[in-house]
Amino acid sequence: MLQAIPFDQTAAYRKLKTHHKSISKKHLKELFAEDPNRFKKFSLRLGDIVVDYSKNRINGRTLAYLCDLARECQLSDAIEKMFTGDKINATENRAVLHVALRNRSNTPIEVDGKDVMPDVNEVLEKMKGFSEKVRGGEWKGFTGKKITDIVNIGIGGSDLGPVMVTEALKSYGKKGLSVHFVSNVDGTHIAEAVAKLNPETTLFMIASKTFTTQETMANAHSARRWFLETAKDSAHVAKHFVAISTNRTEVEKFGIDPENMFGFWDWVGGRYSLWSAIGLSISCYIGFQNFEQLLSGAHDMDNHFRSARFEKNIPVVLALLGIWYNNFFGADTHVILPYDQYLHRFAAYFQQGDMESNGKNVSRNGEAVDYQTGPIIWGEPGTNGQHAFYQLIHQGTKLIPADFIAPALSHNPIGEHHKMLLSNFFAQTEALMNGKTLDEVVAELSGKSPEEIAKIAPFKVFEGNRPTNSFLVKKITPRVLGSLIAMYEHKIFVQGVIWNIFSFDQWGVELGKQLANKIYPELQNDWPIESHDSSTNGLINQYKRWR
Ligand SMILES: O=P(O)(O)OC[C@H]1O[C@H](O)[C@@H](O)[C@@H](O)[C@@H]1O
Repeated sequence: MLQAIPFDQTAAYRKLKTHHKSISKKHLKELFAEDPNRFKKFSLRLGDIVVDYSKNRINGRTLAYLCDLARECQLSDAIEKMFTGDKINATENRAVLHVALRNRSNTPIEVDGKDVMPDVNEVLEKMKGFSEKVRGGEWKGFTGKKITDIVNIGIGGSDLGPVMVTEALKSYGKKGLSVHFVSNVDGTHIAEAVAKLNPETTLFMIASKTFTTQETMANAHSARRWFLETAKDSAHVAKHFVAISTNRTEVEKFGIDPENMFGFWDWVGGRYSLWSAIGLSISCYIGFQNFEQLLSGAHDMDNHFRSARFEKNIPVVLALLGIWYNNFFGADTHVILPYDQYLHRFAAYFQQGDMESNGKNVSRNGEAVDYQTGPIIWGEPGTNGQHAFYQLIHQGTKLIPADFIAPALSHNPIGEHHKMLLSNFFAQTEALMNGKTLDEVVAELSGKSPEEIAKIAPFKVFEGNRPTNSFLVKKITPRVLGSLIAMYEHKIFVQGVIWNIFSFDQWGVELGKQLANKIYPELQNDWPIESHDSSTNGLINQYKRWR
């Protein structure tokens, strides 16, 4: 179990409180004017990723105090514990080893005295063989045709990672092979997904760590029914259904041949599982070599995270900046803004990654925390967001720290598009920082009468001073993407350590599941219900009258 350090009782926290009083009065423009080396001082680089965090409301002292805070919270020790298989997911008594899944150096990592790497490598080999067969057309459907469509059925961590990555790396996708994702228990999702598919050439991947998740099992059964309407003989299921799970017994019960099961282990958290067999749809779509590149990119970030000193450690610095806004400036949310259409599910992916990990109000000691923990994560690709919600970021009353992500090179260099996109990327962080003063507004309005100027000017003033991080990458390659994902994963980990919460369980998901399981049988007949509160009864009874 990780050591419990009351984060808000550390010496560094007290120093930061005092320091915040003075620096929060400063405008970012002043900070830049004071220090011409700000970019050099406050930017980091790893491979093809440049992280510019200079447009944050910090100076050298802030960073030093924040790093002290990390030290006081024994972050180094926590990092080592994760990398060496300590059971840091204490409420489930599990190790947390997504880093082992991409441990390309293959150095042994032990859980309960057993090196996990041989098992990891064995599953990777199996994924490789399978991906090659599917891509090469060797894996045939029941009428001897090659696979043209893969449908991944899973939800949460068994869906969001593969969706996000296959979208992000679409330009690496195999022509003639499409991937589809079904997650929602709403029948519309599976109905729409299979509507245009041919059962003879469709392969279903049933992805579920537990293989008991209601949504996934319902969709899997419907998929099998749909398939058997054409195939008739259940012996054909073996050619069209594979399972990705830790639960062999349930996989067999469903009727999937264990030969067609890709395993993983309880030390892989759902929202950290795209690196495991859960990434099978990714590997089939972009090819195993590219999947390995994704793993390598993550491994690059893992090595950096484990070895770089805090001041130069990208995930650590990002985590500390998040804490700075969350706990000292009172920011409730954090927005992720990729200037890359392929990354359109990136923010959605980290909604689960971050909010399911750090949405906790009980400390590792079992006591209620009296400080803020995980932020609300949201975001959409630029420039769409600019024409939707940026107004509030620029001129609203809330402070919203923002991450801007953009590639220097586009996969689709059409005309002037990419230069236009990037000019928006560069302009927005500058505008958020500088804002627009009343003097500037008045100068812009020259020619108008003083009355007109006085009337309109207040609305055109931008305070600025809005903090941003910029991530400029060379190109969204599998390797770069792997590093970016791992970067956010470790940021979340660091924040959990400092907030002294358990980042790798998700008990909060359970209540809704339990209640839904209680109500489900009540919907089986038309009798009015009286067993709930008046609101829930009223809604259920109206539903029964209407259906
Ligand atoms: O892979 P499974 O077991 O189907 O779980 C799917 C999801 O279920 C719950 O919502 C949570 O536990 C998530 O973390 C998980 O990703």
